[in-house]
Amino acid sequence: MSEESKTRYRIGYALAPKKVKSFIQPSLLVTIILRIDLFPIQTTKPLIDQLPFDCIIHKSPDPEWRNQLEQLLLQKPNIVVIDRPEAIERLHNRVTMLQAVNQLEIANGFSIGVPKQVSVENPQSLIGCVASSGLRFPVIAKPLLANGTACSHQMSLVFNEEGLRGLNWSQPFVLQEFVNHGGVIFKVYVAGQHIQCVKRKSLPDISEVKLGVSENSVSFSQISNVTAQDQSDDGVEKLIEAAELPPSSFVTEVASQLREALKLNLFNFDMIRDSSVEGRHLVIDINYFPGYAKMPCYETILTDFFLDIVHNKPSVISKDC
Ligand SMILES: O=P(O)(O)O[C@@H]1[C@@H](OP(=O)(O)O)[C@H](OP(=O)(O)O)[C@H](O)[C@H](OP(=O)(O)O)[C@H]1OP(=O)(O)O
Ligand SMILES: Nc1ncnc2c1ncn2[C@@H]1O[C@H](COP(=O)(O)OP(=O)(O)O)[C@@H](O)[C@H]1O
Ligand SMILES: [Mg+2]
Ligand SMILES: [Mg+2]
Repeated sequence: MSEESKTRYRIGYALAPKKVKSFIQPSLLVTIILRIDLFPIQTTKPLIDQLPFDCIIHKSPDPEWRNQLEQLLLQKPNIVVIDRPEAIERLHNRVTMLQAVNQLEIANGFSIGVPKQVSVENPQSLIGCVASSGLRFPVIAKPLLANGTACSHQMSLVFNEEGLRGLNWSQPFVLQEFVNHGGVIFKVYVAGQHIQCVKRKSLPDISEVKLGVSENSVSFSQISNVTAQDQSDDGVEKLIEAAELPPSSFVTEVASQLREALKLNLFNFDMIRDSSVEGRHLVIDINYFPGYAKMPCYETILTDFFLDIVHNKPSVISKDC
């Protein structure tokens, strides 16, 4: 029997309880039910005993999970796991996550890159580090580790050397140049070959005047994690509405090349338009298995993606990471 003519498929998922709640919504189950059954994997029990699955999807904070998965991949190298643990691992570090962006080759008058950034292992070595690394204030201090904890989203916008001195962080972090971009970010969701770009709230632009009179630093966390409809601030809502999305051909090109370079199927990336260089866009963050339910038409997009996987469509990246 060919994979296409098989009527039902089993997909196993290993997700944190919060993720199960946000991702496996009744509206997804209704859409998926005709062809696919979704089964929770018990990360505390041997994975091998819970087979068979046509595919496994996962984002589990359980440290035992990665071991389990690697064992299974050794014993059954042909099992379809979306995505490979070593490919996901690259996104847990804010330096390695952005390395792939510099390999992308985009034509047609647009360009893609990342903001200048430097990694700081030891906060003692901070002073003078901005000037010596060629960075310019303001900068954003971001925890190096992007492992899904609340801490890993805790950031500081630093306006001057005094602000750097006040940082007092004990963990390694990166200092990334803040780039004016009109106060709106583009979040590009990728599920295999399916791509959706949405607009979200961001930090407002900082003028030279504001830089001169501002406080030394400001802390913030998950600024973009509010949809346009939820915005209580009318001005922000209007700003988001007025912002023009980048051309879809450009977004598709960046997303497809990034998917190949990262060898991942399920991720999103945050992209900003550099206000000072025509056509220049910068990727500032890449997240594994993000909050897909906030993406328009998530139910049909994810169902189509799961069907691509179980039908063994070559467009799905599943091996040779
Ligand atoms: O929970 P949500 O829906 O806000 O999704 C979070 C993402 O929001 P987004 O879809 O980009 O708006 C969020 O994206 P940002 O880092 O805020 O850009 C992360 O992907 C987050 O996962 P983690 O904490 O980094 O492991 C995601 O959290 P988890 O659901 O994976 O815990
Ligand atoms: N280099 C930058 N220039 C301007 N704004 C930025 C930059 N980096 C991050 N931001 C803003 O800070 C927010 C959080 O940073 P991000 O790297 O996406 O962290 P997180 O992983 O917590 O989402 C972004 O959504 C954007 O609004
Ligand atoms: Mg982000
Ligand atoms: Mg992130």
